[in-house]
Parts: sequence; structure tokens; C-alpha cells
Amino acid sequence: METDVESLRLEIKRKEEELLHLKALLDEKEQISEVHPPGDGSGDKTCEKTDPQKLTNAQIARYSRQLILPELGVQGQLCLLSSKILIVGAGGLGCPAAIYLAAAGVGTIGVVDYDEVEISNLHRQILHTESRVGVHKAQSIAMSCRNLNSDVKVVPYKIQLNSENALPIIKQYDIVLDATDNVATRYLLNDVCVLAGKPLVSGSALRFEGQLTVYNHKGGPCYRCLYPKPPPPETVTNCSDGGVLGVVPGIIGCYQALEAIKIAAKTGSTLNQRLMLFDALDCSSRVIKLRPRQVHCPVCGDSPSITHLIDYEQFCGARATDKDQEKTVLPVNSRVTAKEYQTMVSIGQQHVLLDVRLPVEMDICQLPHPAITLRRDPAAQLEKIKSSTDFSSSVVVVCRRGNDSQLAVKLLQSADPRLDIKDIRGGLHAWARDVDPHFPVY
Ligand SMILES: Nc1ncnc2c1ncn2[C@@H]1O[C@H](COP(=O)(O)OP(=O)(O)OP(=O)(O)O)[C@@H](O)[C@H]1O
Ligand SMILES: [Zn+2]
Repeated sequence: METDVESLRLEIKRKEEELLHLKALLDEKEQISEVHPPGDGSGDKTCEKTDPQKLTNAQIARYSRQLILPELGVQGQLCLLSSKILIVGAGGLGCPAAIYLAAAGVGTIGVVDYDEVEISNLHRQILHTESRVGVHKAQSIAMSCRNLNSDVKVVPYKIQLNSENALPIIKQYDIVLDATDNVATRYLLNDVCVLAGKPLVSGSALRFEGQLTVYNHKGGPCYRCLYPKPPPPETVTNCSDGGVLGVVPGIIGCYQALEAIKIAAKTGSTLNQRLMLFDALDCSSRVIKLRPRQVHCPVCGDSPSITHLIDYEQFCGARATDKDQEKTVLPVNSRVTAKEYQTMVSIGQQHVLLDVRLPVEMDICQLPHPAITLRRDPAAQLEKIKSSTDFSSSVVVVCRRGNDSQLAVKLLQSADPRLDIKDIRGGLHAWARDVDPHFPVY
């Protein structure tokens, strides 16, 4: 019995891998290359004209529940079937957006993402699955959409969208969804959509809050009209640091699909020059009016100074990714590696361990050595800690990834230069990687 179950599991896994391989081959064959003839670039579909094309019986059956909506009808459905929508970012926003666009019968859906599925994505990036960990996200979304609706063409782009490749790709689509998570890509998408004349449906979600608007549509403002200057990089938080409840990007991603469907089907009104703010904690949402298009906007204004795509990472002072980046603030002699710290502990070297993470993180995991927690305003707390601790011995500071710990060491060094203080390089992630493979990673 046991072996039957085990061999069935193995067989399923083997078949799934085979399927993944076949789908990857299909993707490669279907991938729109940059030499593919571009679309008309106008973003305005022929569906406004009387279209001789008719829905097939299969399409009538599939889309019947939305076809009978007078606001959509056959004409709206034909518009959807002939529309091309590009989703940039196959994560928490991109997944729900893609599946609703596929379900609604959008003719071509492009999906751009350079990243692969990770286990920590699955709580919100709901089209990816356990068996697709390590698979390209764009390809994973393409598989899910094709499984739902074979009427739809899905084109995965396993690339990072940048100033070189953005225009030729975006020109081939009618509407663009910004489902990314970094400021440099937001500016890139804004500028390319202005230059190519495409509406940009922009969403964002963090913690329990989400935002939604449509830029560059029906004479409304672009992103730069509202935010001419990028925010200081240190003020930007991402999901990996700030956290996010999975349902929140789920809701905002669905709204992005809704806005795109209305634009494509030419029905209803859209969120141009308006911003929707959603708060999941009290389940409230409100829509605020945004300022209009700015005549002096450097990209969509009357005499634009930006007529070509620029270097957006340089403009924002931040990379076009939210992947962990190890910062080096301290000199080598103010740091210990995780292994060196393990040795300090095993030989019984006298020290005080300071853990500078949030209390909520301390609940997830802690090093197996008693630590003092010290989060806010370490310098102010130093006196208090000194009076309750033997600080004649050395101090070791730890955090999640080894960035905050360096800042804490700097602060404490400036508060008391006599302190013998170091941080653990790479923090708890390095501990899990180099010392204890059973230590949890979050
Ligand atoms: N310039 C870009 N080109 C292509 N894909 C991009 C670009 N910028 C961001 N993305 C993709 O946008 C998606 C954003 O989704 P989300 O923030 O939900 O996921 P994540 O970055 O994988 O999550 P986490 O922050 O938890 O690691 C990511 O999959 C990321 O790879
Ligand atoms: Zn503008």
C-alpha cells in the first residue's frame, strides 16, 4: 500500500516534469520576439468599427454570462478577444490580474518577469504552485491561464524589462498593467507608456493597504505629473521587509484586471485622474481625485524633455528589483561571520548578543543564545542596557540579513566609542546557510 502510494507520487512528479518541459518548449515557440511585426501602436482597437467577425458557438457558450450584460454584449466581447494586454510582474498583483483577463477572453496576454517561483511567493502569488517552485514566473502564469482558457494566447517573456527592451515589447500591446514592486520600473513603465501612447493600469499593495489608478488615459496625468521626483530609496519598503497579507494584492490585482477589461471593451468609466485607496484592516476604500496632467511634465507635458527612455536605476538611485542586497556599511574588523560567531559561542567567549529585529520577528525564530532586544533608538537605550548588563565584554549584534545590524553597530559606536562591538555578517540568513541548515528562514 505504502509503495503503491509512493510510486504513484513519483509517477505524477515525473509526468509533471515532462509536462513542464513540453510547455517550456511551446513557450519558446510562441514567444513574440522583438522582430515580430509590431501592432499599430495606437491602443485603439478596430472593435469600434462594425466588425464582420462573429463569436463562435464555443465562445458564446463560454462567455454567455458576461455576453448578456448590456454594458458588454457581443461588441464588448469582440473587443476583448481582439485586445492585447501586457502584464509586467508575475507576482502578487500579476497572478490575479492574469487569470481574470484570461477568463474574460482577452485575446493576447503578455506576461513579463525575470524571476522564478519561490516558496515564500505562494501565500499570495496564487497561480504558482509547490511543484512550480524554481519555474519562471511568466511561464508559470502562462500555464495556468492556458489551462483555464485555451481561447487565449499567452506570451511569457522571461526577461527584466529595461530601457532597451521595453518599447519594442510594449508597442505590440494595447494596455499595460504595472504589477511590479520597485520604483525604477514604475518610472520606466510610465515613460514608455507615454512614448508609445498606451494606458497604464497601476497597482500596488503593502501590508494591509493597496492603491490603484490608471495613468496616461483619456487626457489624465501620468505618474511623473504626480511624482516628478523619485522618493529617497531608504524610504521605500517592499513586501519582503514590510510584509503583506496575500488577499490585499489579490484584491488590487483583480481591480487592475477590471480596469483593463473596461478600457479594452470600451465600457464604464476608469480610474484616470483618480486614485483608489484600499484598507483591508477596516475593509474600506475611497477614491480621491488626482491633479490633472501637468503641462510642464517632462514626459507627457506640452514640451517634453524626456523623449527617449533613460537610465531609471540611476534616476531613482535604486535598482529595478527588490531582491535582497547586502549592504556594506562597516569595515571587516567590525564584523564576524556566522561561523566565527558559532566558534565564539562554542569556546564560551564572554559576550552580549543584541538582536535588533522587531518583536514580531523575534516570535518567528531566535538564535539559541540569550539575546537582548534593542530595536528603536538604540543610542537612547544604550545607557539603560549598560546599567543592566556587563558591557566590559564584547557585544555582537544580529538582525535578519545583516543590514540593520550594521546600522545599529554604527549608532552604538558613535554613542560609546569604547564599546567592543561587531555584527554578524549576513545575519540570521547566514546562520541558516552556513551554520544550521535547520534554522528557519523568513
Ligand atoms: N523590471 C522588471 N521586469 C520584469 N519583472 C519585474 C521587474 N520589476 C519587478 N518585476 C517582477 O514583479 C514581481 C512583483 O511581484 P511581488 O512583489 O509580489 O513578488 P516578489 O518580488 O517575488 O516578492 P518578495 O518581495 O516577497 O520577494 C516580481 O515577480 C518581480 O520579479
Ligand atoms: Zn506627465
